[in-house]
Amino acid sequence: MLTVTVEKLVPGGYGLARTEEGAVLVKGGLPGEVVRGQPVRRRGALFLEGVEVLTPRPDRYPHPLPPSADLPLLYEAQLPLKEALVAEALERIAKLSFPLSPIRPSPSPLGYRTAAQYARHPLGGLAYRLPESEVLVRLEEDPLVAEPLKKALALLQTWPLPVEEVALRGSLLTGEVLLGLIGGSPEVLKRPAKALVREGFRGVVWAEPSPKGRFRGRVTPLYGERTLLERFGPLTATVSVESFAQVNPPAMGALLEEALTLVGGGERALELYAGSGLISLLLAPRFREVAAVEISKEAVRRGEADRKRLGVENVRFHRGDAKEAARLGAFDLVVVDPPRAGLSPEVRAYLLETRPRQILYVACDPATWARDVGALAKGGYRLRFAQPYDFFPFTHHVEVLSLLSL
Ligand SMILES: C[S@@+](CC[C@H](N)C(=O)[O-])C[C@H]1O[C@@H](n2cnc3c(N)ncnc32)[C@H](O)[C@@H]1O
Repeated sequence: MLTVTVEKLVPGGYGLARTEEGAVLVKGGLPGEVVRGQPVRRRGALFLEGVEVLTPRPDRYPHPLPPSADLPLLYEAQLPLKEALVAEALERIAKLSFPLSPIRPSPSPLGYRTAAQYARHPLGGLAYRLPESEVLVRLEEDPLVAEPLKKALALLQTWPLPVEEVALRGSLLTGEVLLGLIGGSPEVLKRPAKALVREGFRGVVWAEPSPKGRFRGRVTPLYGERTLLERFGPLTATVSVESFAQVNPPAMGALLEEALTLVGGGERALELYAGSGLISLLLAPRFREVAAVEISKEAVRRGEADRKRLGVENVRFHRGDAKEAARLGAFDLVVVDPPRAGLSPEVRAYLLETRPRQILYVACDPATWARDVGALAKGGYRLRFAQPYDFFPFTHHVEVLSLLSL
């Protein structure tokens, strides 16, 4: 057993402590806490497992939270840790010293999530799956989910559905909820789906479990609607249970409003990793043409539906891989909002070759963001603005809104 003092929070949500054998990564210990656990070497790094906190921080959050909540501190204490995570990634990885704008807190620290997934417990009801494990913990309630999901959860707890997992997507705008049933048989689930829509769900889809991820296999609508309308600050857009949409719409709305103050206008704008193209639709009045590239068919379908509903004529969706952006030529502004892996080498090369005047980079992983910002800075771009946003209170996750220009 090893006893250490956690020094700081690092990307991935680990606490970092130093020992004579080098740095050790701790899950479950917060900066300032003395913890004890079993040191294990994995993938070339030292981890502490089976962690027991010997001296808890006085500002630890005193109420129950789901296992995914790896930052269980009073809300105000979470924000400086997240800010430091972004500042340090920029210094250590991008080798840039830049004054970050102060972190924007989430409009609601609790009850903010409009999407969630749970496993079915074999003894009935719903359960959390412990991170990186198969262990299930019975779900009593989830204080992180928004009001429409709370009601849906209470209802689902009492339904003996023959599935592996359920996924929920709610709307704060309409109060409605969509349900995804993962696993089991779509034929058997048709009747319960109809009954669940009668009980108040707006629609139910079935998805085949896939090793590639949720909703990456076959998806079949069972009953009711497939999308809901949600508000993201200046825009209303469709969301579904099957493809990506931000889970904290008011926080995303604040980011979108700020993003619009950062970018100019011009002839051509491109959004890569566009989802349903929220930013493209907002940029449409400022550019002659806007191209939005997204890999998910379902997200592109929603984007097209939103474009038509909003009467936007100059946004074109391209379903495909961002790494093929070179086919679309050069743009005045390129917006990127990639998954945690950050930009692919091809996208970095594309940006450095075609040299858009402005790059708006929305990031959900500070480490890969810093890597990409460092590469763009070496290629002649300057970081002009960077602000962390808290979309995920009580977790280590942090978004960054940033602008680079030549
Ligand atoms: C963080 S989300 C951002 C979506 C959008 N900006 C929003 O806020 O709703 C990343 C998006 O990138 C898409 N994506 C992932 N890999 C991609 C790739 N190689 N090429 C294009 N899109 C990709 C995902 O399907 C997802 O919609």
